[in-house]
Amino acid sequence: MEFTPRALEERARVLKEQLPSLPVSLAVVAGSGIELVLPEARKLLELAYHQVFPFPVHGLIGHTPTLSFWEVQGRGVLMFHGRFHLYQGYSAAEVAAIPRLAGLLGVSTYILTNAAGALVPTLEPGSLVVLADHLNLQGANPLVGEWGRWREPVFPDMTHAYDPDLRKLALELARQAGFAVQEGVYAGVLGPSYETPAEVRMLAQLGGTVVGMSTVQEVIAARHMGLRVLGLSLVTNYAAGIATRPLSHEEVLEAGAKAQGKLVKLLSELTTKLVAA
Ligand SMILES: O=P(O)(O)O[C@H]1O[C@H](CO)[C@@H](O)[C@H]1O
Ligand SMILES: Nc1nc2[nH]cnc2c(=O)[nH]1
Repeated sequence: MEFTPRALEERARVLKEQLPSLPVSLAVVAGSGIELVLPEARKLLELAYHQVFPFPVHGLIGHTPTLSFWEVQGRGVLMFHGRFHLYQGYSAAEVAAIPRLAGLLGVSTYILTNAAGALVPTLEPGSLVVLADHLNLQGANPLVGEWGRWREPVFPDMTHAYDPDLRKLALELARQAGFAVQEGVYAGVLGPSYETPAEVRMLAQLGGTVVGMSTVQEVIAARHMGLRVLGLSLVTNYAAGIATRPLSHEEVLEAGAKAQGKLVKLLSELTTKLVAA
């Protein structure tokens, strides 16, 4: 059955009745190998993705696909543990379901994290990149067809896709914590094969800083919903040709798990600041 805006709206209505009755302001999405928690907050609820999304959920590698609900200073924070990728066979509309659902549940700020490969040799694995922009090289857009007509604007502006104030705040907090961090451009490719070395050189020449197979569809849909977006890439590896050994998803998951403490700390501080604002 086709996944329609009506189906998502109906699911959001049902979820609103199930979720604790706190105003939600923030949603966070965890990337590959990244287990996110909010150490200073209370987790009030956890739902499996098949209870959350009105389409069949299958095979999310490196994720326990759940939505958790946290209380921070009397407000709700949604955490999506796992995302949908085009290369898994999900449609662009399904990939974009996370930010759209978050928006329907009342969220105004959407923070996404991802595991990504470094396109430049100066960006070491383990470091963080605050996304300033992206290249959508996935040959898809979540606004094609009826989802684009679902709400205004039909032609969303993407000049400030990644919110300038949130970028500044994230950079400041990461630097204060002593993390290696810089701003960069996310090159979003389809996957699931990793790049060839020639493709990595091309992506770097196009202006990419990191490369991954997610993020761009979500960001387009989030902006269409009017959400403020912050994107954080955890560099898990050097991209092909810069790396001295072959790439594997296991390595990505391992590196994600090793460095996730940084994201947990940064997100915890960001959440406290944003919820209080
Ligand atoms: O972007 P996330 O979901 O963090 O995952 C990244 O890691 C996987 C490849 O190892 C791809 O899915 C890529 O996009
Ligand atoms: N496409 C792509 N996705 C990734 N996710 C984590 N590392 C990589 C990478 O090197 N390339």
